[in-house]
Amino acid sequence: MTRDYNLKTVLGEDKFNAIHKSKILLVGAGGIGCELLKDLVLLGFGEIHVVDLDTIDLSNLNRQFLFRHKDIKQPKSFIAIDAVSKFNFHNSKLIPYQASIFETDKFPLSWFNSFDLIFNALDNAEARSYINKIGLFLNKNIMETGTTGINGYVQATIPNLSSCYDCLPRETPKTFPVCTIRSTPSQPIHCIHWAKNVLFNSLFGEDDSDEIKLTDKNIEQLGTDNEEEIKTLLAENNELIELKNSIFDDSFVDKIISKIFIKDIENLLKIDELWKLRKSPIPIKFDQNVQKKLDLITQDQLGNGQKIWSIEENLKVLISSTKNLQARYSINKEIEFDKDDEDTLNFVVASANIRSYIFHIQLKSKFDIKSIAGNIIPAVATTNAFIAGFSSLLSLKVFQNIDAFKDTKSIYTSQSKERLISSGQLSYKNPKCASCSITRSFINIDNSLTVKELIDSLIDKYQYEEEIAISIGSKLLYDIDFDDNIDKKLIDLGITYGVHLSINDETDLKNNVEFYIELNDEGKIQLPDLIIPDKPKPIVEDKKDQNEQDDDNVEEEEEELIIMEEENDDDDLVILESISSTVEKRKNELELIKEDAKKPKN
Ligand SMILES: Nc1ncnc2c1ncn2[C@@H]1O[C@H](COP(=O)(O)OP(=O)(O)OP(=O)(O)O)[C@@H](O)[C@H]1O
Ligand SMILES: [Zn+2]
Repeated sequence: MTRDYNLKTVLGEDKFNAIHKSKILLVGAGGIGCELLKDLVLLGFGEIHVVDLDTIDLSNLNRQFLFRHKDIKQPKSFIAIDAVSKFNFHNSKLIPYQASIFETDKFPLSWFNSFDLIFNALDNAEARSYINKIGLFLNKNIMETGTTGINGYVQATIPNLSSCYDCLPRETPKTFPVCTIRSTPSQPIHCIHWAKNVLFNSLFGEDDSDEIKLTDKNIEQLGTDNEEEIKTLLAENNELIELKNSIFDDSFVDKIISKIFIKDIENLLKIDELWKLRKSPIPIKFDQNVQKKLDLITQDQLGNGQKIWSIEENLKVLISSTKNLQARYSINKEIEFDKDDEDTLNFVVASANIRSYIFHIQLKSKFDIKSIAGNIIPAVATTNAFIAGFSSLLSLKVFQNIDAFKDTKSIYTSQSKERLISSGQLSYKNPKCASCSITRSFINIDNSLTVKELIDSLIDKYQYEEEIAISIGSKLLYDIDFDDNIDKKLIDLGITYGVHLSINDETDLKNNVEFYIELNDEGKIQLPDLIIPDKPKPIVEDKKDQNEQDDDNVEEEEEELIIMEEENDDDDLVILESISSTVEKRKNELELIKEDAKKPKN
């Protein structure tokens, strides 16, 4: 029996051969990428290109199973390919690149176009969104994946049909009202945030960060209208800036303690209003007796990071880490917080805990504060393995399938009590999505030509009225009221290979278009034959009717989902669970899209 026998039996001879002849791209060779590469090689994809910009770190080894200790500092993509070569039973051609996927000279549009399918195994929204747009420019399917701890997802994007990576708004990092952070913390996270973003940055970091630039011009950011509190916070902030001026003094750390943990707290206590319903803070004591206790604390006593330090132990660590940071500051000037930099971490842990102590908040271990301050959710190898497995299996349904939208599912893993894995039909694209609601194509231009020559060609080719605007991202290059650049060369405005150039019809008749710029040096502007659809008209309907109608749609979708799940009982992908949370998720997605659709248009 050959090695191909089982695969041929499962996939069928035709699909097996098609896969064997195909060429695919894997972006990212980290946690998900290592698992996925192993799966893709075992499935026998013909040619697999792997791009990763990074080298291997010690901290990768616990889950990026293709790497060994000897590989530290080596490029991930090369080592990953080396490792899977040992079980490359179907003789896939394996090609590694150590580069960022944004590098347009290495990865031009034509290069992306040569792949049958793209797999994302990335860890950041920017790169995912970039690949998403490439898929939309080229009408190429993308298998998108992501994990955080035990939560993970696989979602295929079928361009211009299913929802794309940018269709749903992404979660923004959690923020806290400035007054909670600065005067009335009530949770450990408030004190950790303060220690890292306010105190550490004011004393050692970049002093133009928004969080420490409190002036009477931006007091509305404080989130309080208590005049006394505002006055106190502004004074406190100015003193903090002054404190930094004594960074080279021997008494610097004493000044920190007496200002931050005593005087500032005494000032806050004077604002009665704040403490009517809250337990008032208690400034720490820092005298000879305390100092004597600190002298007795040994390094061993501080433990390995799991121990919750006493107030004296926190003070001891604050003093020693401040002294180290002072010495480093004299050489480096700015110091950035880094969870793996012991001095910066110790300073933040100790000052956060001392503040917690003052405000009667639970103290935390160094290990816990490191996770919170470094925004770390530990990666779970099993989630990566699950998600990579599903991505490779689902790709078989997406690959060369014109009904991929209908035949494919999204898969989620979560910590739900009922079930760990759930699935749902792909959702339709969001008609308001800034990435997939517009028309996309590519143009080939000589960028030594002028803006005027480009505008004239566009108007002529696509029958625009005179009023069009061109921009790159949020940077406007030209519109009828802003023609300063009209005679400038395109190259001088940053129009180079790979730039995404937006064309907006200011008369609002034609849909917006985004062009991927390709270059020639023959003085030509080559515009594709493109029928630019009309801009969708805003639907003005009775609000109540619209809401009722939308609710009906959600119910219909739920019913449809239930039917699909039942019909798929004998599917080759068996999902062991009920469907309530998927429906909930889909319902949330639809709610978000509905909310967005209700927003007034420009
Ligand atoms: N623009 C990019 N081009 C190429 N590869 C990228 C790009 N952005 C991120 N990556 C790669 O995607 C991979 C994502 O893997 P993963 O989420 O496991 O991150 P990691 O950096 O390996 O781990 P951790 O962040 O937990 O230390 C990384 O190897 C990273 O180098
Ligand atoms: Zn979209």
